[in-house]
Amino acid sequence: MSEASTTAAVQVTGVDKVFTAKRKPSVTALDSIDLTVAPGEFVSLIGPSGCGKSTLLRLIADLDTPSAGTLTVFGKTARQARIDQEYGIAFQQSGLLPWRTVAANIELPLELHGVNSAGRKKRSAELLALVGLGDFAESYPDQLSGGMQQRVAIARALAESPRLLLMDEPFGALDEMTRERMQTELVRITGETGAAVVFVTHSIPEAVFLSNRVVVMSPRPGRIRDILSITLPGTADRDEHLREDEAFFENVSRVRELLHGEAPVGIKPTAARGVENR
Ligand SMILES: Nc1ncnc2c1ncn2[C@@H]1O[C@H](COP(=O)(O)OP(=O)(O)OP(=O)(O)O)[C@@H](O)[C@H]1O
Repeated sequence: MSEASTTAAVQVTGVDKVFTAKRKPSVTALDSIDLTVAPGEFVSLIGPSGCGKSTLLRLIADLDTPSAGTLTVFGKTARQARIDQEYGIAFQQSGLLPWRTVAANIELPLELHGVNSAGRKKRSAELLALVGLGDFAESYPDQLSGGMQQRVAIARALAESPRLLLMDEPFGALDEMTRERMQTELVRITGETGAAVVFVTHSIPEAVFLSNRVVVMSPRPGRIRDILSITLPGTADRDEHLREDEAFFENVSRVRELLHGEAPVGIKPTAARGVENR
């Protein structure tokens, strides 16, 4: 393998995923997926429900294994990358432990890997400042709003300074205003940490606002229909004003056209396939 290919944050080559179960037809969730994510790059996966977005993310996270093809994270097998803590994960449900304080939740991965108490406290204080929750270290998750809980989950995912974040609709359960604020924060946080991100979403504007590239997938079997480079300022330079910018709307239209490209005339694909179209 060449040096260049081993340095990709994520390299997916010819990956298939077929689910089989007794007395049921097999499901080809992913078919011939090729995708390279560069270090520091923000890549979103978008597509209709059931096209395999979460499955692809789970394969990268080593929560499941491909039926065919190869998958590496910073040049390592997905399993080795998991063992080496190469990535942090955040899902739609924050997954915080209700009986632990905010700081103790963030410190959990560090605790599990033997970091001493002083080191853990220092790191959780840094992360709480990063996500704007410096005053909430001793609060419990149920004392926080959904957006704040999600910020804690992101802080926890960043605890061990991963070079890669894997995020599956982390803002999906939030109201629209909070969601937009969280997107702006995530752009800032990833700018500061330099982490690459693979981000699953149903929202076209969210994918455009956050990403360097948007991967548009099609269902049954799940394939990559197209990969679109977003023609906007670098992600670190994006702020609220961008949402009103003509260039932003142009990019949203480009993704929408790709996503709905194969829709039969007269049928509203958004309603049929559960893809947001805001
Ligand atoms: N453990 C499993 N066993 C059997 N089939 C599965 C399993 N996990 C996923 N699938 C099937 O694989 C396909 C892709 O599912 P996946 O959850 O990856 O889609 P998705 O694009 O993330 O969908 P959504 O947007 O609704 O979350 C679907 O047809 C789903 O039913």
